[in-house]
Amino acid sequence: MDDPGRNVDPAVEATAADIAAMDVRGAATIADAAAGALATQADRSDAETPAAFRDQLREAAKTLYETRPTAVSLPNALRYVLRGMDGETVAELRASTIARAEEFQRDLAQAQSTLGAVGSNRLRDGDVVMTHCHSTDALACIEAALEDGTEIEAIVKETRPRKQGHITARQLREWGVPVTLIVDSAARRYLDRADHVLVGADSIAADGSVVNKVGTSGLAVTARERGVPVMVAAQTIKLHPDTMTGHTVEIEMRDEREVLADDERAEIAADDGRAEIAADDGDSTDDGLSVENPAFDVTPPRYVDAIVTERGQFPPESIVTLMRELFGETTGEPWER
Ligand SMILES: O=P(O)(O)OC[C@H]1O[C@H](OP(=O)(O)O)[C@H](O)[C@@H]1O
Repeated sequence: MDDPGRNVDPAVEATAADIAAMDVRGAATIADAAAGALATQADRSDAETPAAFRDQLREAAKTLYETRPTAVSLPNALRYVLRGMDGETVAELRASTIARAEEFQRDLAQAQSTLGAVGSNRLRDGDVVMTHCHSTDALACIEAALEDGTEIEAIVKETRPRKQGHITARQLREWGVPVTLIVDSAARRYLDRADHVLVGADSIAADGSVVNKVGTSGLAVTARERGVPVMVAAQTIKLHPDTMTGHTVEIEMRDEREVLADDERAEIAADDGRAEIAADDGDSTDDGLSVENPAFDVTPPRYVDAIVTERGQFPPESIVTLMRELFGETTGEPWER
């Protein structure tokens, strides 16, 4: 804890850095890591008073919260753990926080396996499933179907720019599922062979909109045109409570170098000489070329056939009922009680 202003354990800083760099990624995995980091903070806290302990945990939560803005599983996890921080002494606070974080991690794993069993009921023997990105919730549905003896094939979208489709393909091959890997722009052509589109979610809004990896909305619209049902696998920790009070979900904009490396940019921007002029000005970014890299997009509920959760399957328009039941009407920042 070198920085007295921050007062956060280095292990928490390291987890936050891993989430920001996407070395730890995927909404459920991020939530699990964040809960684990709060437990570590509690375990290693050098606070001498209950107030100092609570401050440290809130600071740790803020550090983790500031990493990525779109997956609501992160603030939902932080809020859940901090609400379990209870006791009159530092020792009691420490024990309750660690127990709450461990409970959260257990429930998360259990929810995913329950969700998988629900989702697997939608899959029939011989079905072909098209996937986008890498979602552990979506894969849980396939895993449960395979465990029931259902044969599944997969068409896996590569998912530019970070190619999380490769992670999906590797997992499916480990399970013995035949995989056809395609570039994202080939999706419409291959939907003719698909029986389902199966994706995960980073956040689900109160109106049933699904916020997921960029490219999901285009895929869903095309799937509707082709008559292929779209199934979203999302534990209830992906439900975004703030959207019940009119807030929108922030879409993360990531570094343009994920799309265009510096050497590629130099080749494109060199032509009209503006890059050199800009370089002379000392402003290397003013080369007349802008790159945008949104990590997520929003799929309207009318393109989604079912949201599969550990509480059962829902039409997207009715998800708000579940959201109210689980979160009530209002929430604050994760570190507010
Ligand atoms: O929680 P699970 O289902 O594992 O993943 C949910 C979603 O998280 C991922 O985001 P990123 O790769 O972290 O940007 C994808 O968008 C994926 O659909």
